[in-house]
Amino acid sequence: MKVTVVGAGAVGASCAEYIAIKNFASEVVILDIKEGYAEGKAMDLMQCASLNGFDTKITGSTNDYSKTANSDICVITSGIPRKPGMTREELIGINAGIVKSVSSSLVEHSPNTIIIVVSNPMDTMTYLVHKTTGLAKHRIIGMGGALDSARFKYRLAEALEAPISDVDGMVIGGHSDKGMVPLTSHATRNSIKVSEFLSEERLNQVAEDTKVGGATLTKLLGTSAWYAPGAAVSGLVQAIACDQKKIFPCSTLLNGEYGLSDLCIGVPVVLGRKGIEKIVDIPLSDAEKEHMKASAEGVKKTNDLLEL
Ligand SMILES: NC(=O)c1ccc[n+]([C@@H]2O[C@H](COP(=O)([O-])OP(=O)(O)OC[C@H]3O[C@@H](n4cnc5c(N)ncnc54)[C@H](O)[C@@H]3O)[C@@H](O)[C@H]2O)c1
Ligand SMILES: O=C(O)C[C@H](O)C(=O)O
Repeated sequence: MKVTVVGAGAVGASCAEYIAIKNFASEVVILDIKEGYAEGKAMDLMQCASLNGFDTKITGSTNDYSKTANSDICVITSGIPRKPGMTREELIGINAGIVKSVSSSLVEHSPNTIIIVVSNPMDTMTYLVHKTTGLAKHRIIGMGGALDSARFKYRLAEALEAPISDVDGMVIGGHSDKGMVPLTSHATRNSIKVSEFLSEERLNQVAEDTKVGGATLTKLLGTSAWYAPGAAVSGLVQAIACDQKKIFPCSTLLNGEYGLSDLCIGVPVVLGRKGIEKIVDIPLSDAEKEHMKASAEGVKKTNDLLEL
């Protein structure tokens, strides 16, 4: 199993580290445009191998895509992150050009790959990868919902004063401050609906804190987060590599599902060796349906800014 990670920055390096530590991939190639940077990160990570007990071979490349040839999975993290006070959508001007050229170079060398898009604004970048590469739709996956759901569970556990392992919940919709749809009606504590434990007001607060999870961290860190994003990407990569058939909310091209078409947005999907093996339709409350519709309108507005 060969995995390429484009972008050796905060998220790319964290994701490569988690993939290596989980020890399911034979090879990880990290590629960056900055001279020597990916090689340096790869060497530093390889020097963790004996300490952390993994055998994954990690190599770095300065923009040489021949080293990525025949990758089973490619992760795109290249692009600029936001600064405090910015929205993810404001990154489109720079990141669209980067994602476009990176995705075509990847597919040129790995025509049968599965691509996981991380660069922001993620839903629009995932749509752009469809338009650029023409890969089958089940091979292009946007990562946002897995991270947002982890943040939702963190906030739920905090409100419930419960261990995170006791809590389950999912966030669908666009990966943006306003577009996320935390499914509070489906969230549970050990199979009991969380509404049994929390007032509507407290649940609304959990949802609002979840939606601004990325912005909260960006304000604290001065740039956007990387540990949980890296862990979330490694979870998707592992589900594909190990054919786990796990359900994650991922951004995928919709064709009528959830009443939406011609956009990529987060919905629950089954991930296995073929990539997105099924889009799972779940019943939404009227309020959640309304939020999903508004979220889709927001994503489409950002897609309209693309020069296709
Ligand atoms: N989808 C998500 O949930 C999620 C989570 C976190 C971050 N992000 C996004 O991921 C992106 C990366 O964030 P980061 O914190 O790692 O940023 P970073 O600045 O630490 O790293 C980005 C790296 O991309 C490289 N790069 C730029 N152009 C390139 C090109 N053409 N080819 C190869 N490499 C190139 C840079 O040299 C840099 O090393 C941002 O757009 C950020 O908003 C998304
Ligand atoms: O918040 C950001 O800009 C980065 C990422 O999308 C996140 O949610 O951490």
